[in-house]
Amino acid sequence: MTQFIKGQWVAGLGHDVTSKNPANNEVIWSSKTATPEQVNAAVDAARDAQFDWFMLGFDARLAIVEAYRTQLEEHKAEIAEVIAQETGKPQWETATEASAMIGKIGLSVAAYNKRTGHTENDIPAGRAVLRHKPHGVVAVFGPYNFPGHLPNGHIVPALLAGNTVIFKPSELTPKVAELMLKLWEKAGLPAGVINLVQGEIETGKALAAHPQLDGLFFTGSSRTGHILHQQYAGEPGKILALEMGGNNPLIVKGVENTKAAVHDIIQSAYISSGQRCTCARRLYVEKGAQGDALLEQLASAVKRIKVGAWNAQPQPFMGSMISEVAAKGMVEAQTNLLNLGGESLVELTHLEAGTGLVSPGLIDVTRVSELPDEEYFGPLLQVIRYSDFDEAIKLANSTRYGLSAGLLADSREDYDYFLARIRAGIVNWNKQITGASGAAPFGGVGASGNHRASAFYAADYCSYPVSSVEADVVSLPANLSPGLSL
Ligand SMILES: NC(=O)C1=CN([C@@H]2O[C@H](COP(=O)(O)OP(=O)(O)OC[C@H]3O[C@@H](n4cnc5c(N)ncnc54)[C@H](O)[C@@H]3O)[C@@H](O)[C@H]2O)C=CC1
Ligand SMILES: O=C(O)CCC(=O)N[C@@H](CCC(=O)O)C(=O)O
Repeated sequence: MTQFIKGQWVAGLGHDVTSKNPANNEVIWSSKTATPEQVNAAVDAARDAQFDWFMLGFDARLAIVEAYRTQLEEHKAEIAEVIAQETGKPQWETATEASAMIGKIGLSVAAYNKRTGHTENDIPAGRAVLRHKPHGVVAVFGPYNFPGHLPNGHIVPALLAGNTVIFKPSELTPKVAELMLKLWEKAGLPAGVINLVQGEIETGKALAAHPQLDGLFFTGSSRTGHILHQQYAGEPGKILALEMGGNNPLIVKGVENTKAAVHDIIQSAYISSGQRCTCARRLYVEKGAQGDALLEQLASAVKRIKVGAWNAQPQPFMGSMISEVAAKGMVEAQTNLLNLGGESLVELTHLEAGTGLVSPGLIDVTRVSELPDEEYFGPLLQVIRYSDFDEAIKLANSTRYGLSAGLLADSREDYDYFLARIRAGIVNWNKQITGASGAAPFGGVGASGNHRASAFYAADYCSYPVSSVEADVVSLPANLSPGLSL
């Protein structure tokens, strides 16, 4: 029983699917997908539950969301373990994902109150009131790289605002989704308030196309996000929030502490085996001896990064990629860049057939004249040597994406110059460009998003404002308008 519809666990009626531990290919979950009819049933259930959920009021909704937080706390170790098993990420890292899921509750409540909520102001003979109402029934689409934290980042604010949800997780991480729903069930969420439909693209398509949705909150690839954007063209009444990928630049300029710079570069490019939308993909290093020395230090550190299974002891820095297919895709991306004129500094290799284990790669693509503006979603960092800062910024901006960007430089002046010119939603200085805070908005421009930033600003797309001018009784104004007599 792997679909959760109207408060009941039911079997999928579609075709067989499995989820595998990508570090050893062991099947850890199997089921059948939800059919389009089951997707319809899930949307109907969400619609039936929505008004009552909204009318419960914020405090009652919050009590259930708080009960979910308690469940997350009590099952934190299990959540971290299931995420690690299903994604291949090491346990030290999935423990931080489980903590982020817990932290999301408090942050979402703060955001609800700050960004939406309820305000009143006195006006002559009455008051102006601002309230927010939920959109209604919304679909949440999740990616595989943060299968708990990122869907949670849409679901929690959506529920707090009074929406009901149909959750379609990544087909690569169904077991994490199932565990999340079991915890919501234990928290006492009324039937129909969240529904889970598991499956592949067909399930996603059936859900996204459902006419009864009031909104769709998506975190995933730019390719799928663009398809959804086209699909929602001509539907101004529906809210579409797209959190997509990036081809993120990191520039190094005039850094004294090169060891610290190497650390920030590694944390930016290789954490989660490069499977974060915020990961640095392109590294800009000044031409000359200083740049050569930095690259030498970086290459040496990259070669020493430990890669291993999610539960290996001692823990590796990088776990497995999500699948063997993803690992092979990275080898292919590297071959493509080499064929275009790239020069390998550290070769990315597929470590073990049948698994997603790859070693990190570093490639100098300075001589590639037509560098593909692609997000290679894995641990392969492209190096580009530059002559002056303006050139570096111009190259950094030459992407259709605009999610994250960073500068490692000891001069504040350089940072101000960079900040004014770089085009991205997350811009960091002397800090890694991954690991964004949930207390800040999170989103990108260009092909990275549609100006519906998530994290702290998720509250914004979970409700719409209702402005009212109100008085307790009907009364005549002190002065009638000219030309009126009653
Ligand atoms: N900006 C952000 O906040 C983040 C963006 N990402 C991006 O997500 C990507 C990795 O995640 P994936 O799971 O591979 O993304 P994906 O786009 O392949 O899948 C995301 C979801 O969409 C569904 N889907 C795929 N095609 C569909 C279609 N035609 N119609 C309806 N649904 C469809 C999938 O089944 C899945 O549930 C990377 O590109 C990464 O940069 C990941 C995390 C955060
Ligand atoms: O949503 C939040 O609370 C903050 C955003 C966040 O956690 N970003 C992470 C993951 C992004 C990704 O999936 O690739 C990050 O910046 O590393």
